[in-house]
This record gives sequence, structure tokens and C-alpha cells, in this order.
Amino acid sequence: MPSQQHPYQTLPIPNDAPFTLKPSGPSKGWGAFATRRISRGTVILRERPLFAIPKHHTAITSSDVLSALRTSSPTTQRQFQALRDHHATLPFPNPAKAFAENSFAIGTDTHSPAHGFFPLLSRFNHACLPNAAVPLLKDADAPALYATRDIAAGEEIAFSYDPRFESRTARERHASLGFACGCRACHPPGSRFQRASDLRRRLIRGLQFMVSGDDDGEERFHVIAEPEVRKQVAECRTPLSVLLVCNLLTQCLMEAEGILDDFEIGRLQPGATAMAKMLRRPENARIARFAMAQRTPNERLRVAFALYGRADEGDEEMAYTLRHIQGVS
Ligand SMILES: C[S@@+](CC[C@H](N)C(=O)[O-])C[C@H]1O[C@@H](n2cnc3c(N)ncnc32)[C@H](O)[C@@H]1O
Repeated sequence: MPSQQHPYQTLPIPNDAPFTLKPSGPSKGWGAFATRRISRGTVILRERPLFAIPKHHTAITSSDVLSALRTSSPTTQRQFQALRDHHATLPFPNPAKAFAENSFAIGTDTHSPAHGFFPLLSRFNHACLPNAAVPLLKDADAPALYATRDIAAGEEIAFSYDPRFESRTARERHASLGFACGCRACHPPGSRFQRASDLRRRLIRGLQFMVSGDDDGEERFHVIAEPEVRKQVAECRTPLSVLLVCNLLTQCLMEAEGILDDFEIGRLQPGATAMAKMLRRPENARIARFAMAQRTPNERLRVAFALYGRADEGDEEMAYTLRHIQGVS
């Protein structure tokens, strides 16, 4: 089918949107490409779901989708009919599959999950080293896609389909995606960058466990296996100084990986600032203040390493806070 007549060209892209839809590559189907330079932080697209199904995605059936479509407008129905499979060539085999590939979780309530149909947001391909992100929690009703770095005109715009991928190796990511991504962190397998990327992401997973005590519960994903360390983490007994270094090291690894965007900084940096302020022993507090006054994550880490393992009067307060957050008695 000539690309001029492709059904995706009937999708209503807002007039001022900085992207267009076109074929992305033989195995990737169509994708979204910048039509002008987009600066970091710009909202590329904000989209409201055309309809939503209040169920967990694994429970959504074709009849759920058909009954939602029956009560939808003709425009919504037309957009749903425009959907094509992953090569962007054939219609999907059934409505459930079409919905699964073109929907996002909406809302933040894990007890009442819902998925919405997003015909435009779903046109963006995945990248493990993305240049955009959809921070769903920011506005659950109308998720927005933000540029996480400057994007050149003509560049493909892609975001990571799963926030947990920052701590997953390429093999783990591909198993979960069901396709092999071709970004530098994935391809060619075994390249210097790709191997370093796997190592960084495994380290990030270990550090996340040290700070939050969470490594997805699945043993195959554990990086830190040492029982005494796991016990110390479970009992929230990790010294504040170690937690601070773990946080800063996570930021450094993410920066080296190219995934430390403004949302990640906004997620990690307040924790580092709070921990630095909780250190009460004067010598520790002085080093922490000096570390946090540095400009970059690397510089902050270099100074903060001097704190690693030091005991502090703030350790008890930190343990109390963590127990409260993690619901540990
Ligand atoms: C939501 S759709 C994205 C748009 C899709 N390319 C299209 O033409 O409609 C998701 C599907 O696109 C393909 N895809 C997305 N990112 C990819 C990537 N980095 N490499 C290969 N295929 C990708 C996969 O088949 C995936 O299931």
C-alpha cells in the first residue's frame, strides 16, 4: 500500500504538533518523527483516551472492546478501524489485540485498573534510550508525551514502554517487549556500549533494592543475593550515609546510560537532598552539604563517597521513615 494512502494518515494530528507519522523501518512499522527541532521539556502531545475499559489489561476481551466501541462516536470507531498490526500493514486479528497494542493504563488506583484507547500516543515506537517520556502519574486523565532531551528535526521520537526497563538488561527487556529493540543499548548485542549498558542497569537494580528494598520479588531479578545485606535492607538498618551514596550512584549510572531525564532527577534528587539534611553528626553533615553543593551527579558522588558507611545519629530517624514508607513494623 503506498504510504500516501495509509490509514494512519487519517488520524487527526493536532495542527501545532511537532511530529508526523511515517514508516520507521522494516521491522518497526510506522513511527512518529519530529517535523522541527523540539527542545527538552516540551510537551509533544497530550491526548485524552477516546474510550476506557475499567479492567486490568490481561482481563480485557474482544467483547469488552466491541461494547465500548458501540457507545463511542463514529470518529472514534473510524480511528479504531484505522489500526494496523506491528508492521503497520494488516488489520489486527481481533479487537482485544488491537486495543492491547493501542492502550495505556490510566489512573493511579491499582485496585481499580483501567485502560484507555490512545490512537496517537500509541503511534510512537519504543526505545530503551528514549528521547521522550510519558509520565503517566502527572496527569492520568490526559497523559502527555514530553521531550526528555533536545530532538532534531527528522529524528524519530520514541519513549520507553516500561519504566522498569531502567534496571533491566537488554535480554530481559526484549523478553518482556516481545520484540528486539534496535537502540544502542540493545544493538548490536555484545558491543562495548551494549555490555556496559547491561552492567549499568544491573547495578541500578541493586542500588534500587538497597534504597527501596524492592527488586520485584522475583529471585531471577535479584542482584544483591548476600543474605545479611538483604536482611539489613529488609529491616531498614542500612546507614543513611550508604543510602545517600546509593542514590547518587544511581543518578551517575543513569546519566552515563543516557536515561537521567528531568523526571528521573525529580524522582531521585529530592530523596538525596532529604537524606543529606538528615545527617546530624557535624562532620557528616559538613561533607553532605559540600557534596550537595556540587554541580553534577558525578561531582556530588565524588564528595559523598567520603561518607560511605559512616554511622550517624540520623540513622534511626531514617530507619523509622523507611519502615513507615515500606510498611515494615
Ligand atoms: C504501539 S505500537 C507502535 C507503533 C507501531 N510501530 C505501528 O506501526 O503502529 C507498538 C508496536 O510497534 C513495534 N515497535 C515499537 N517499538 C519498536 C522497536 N524499538 N523496535 C521494533 N519494533 C518496535 C512493535 O511491534 C510493537 O508491538
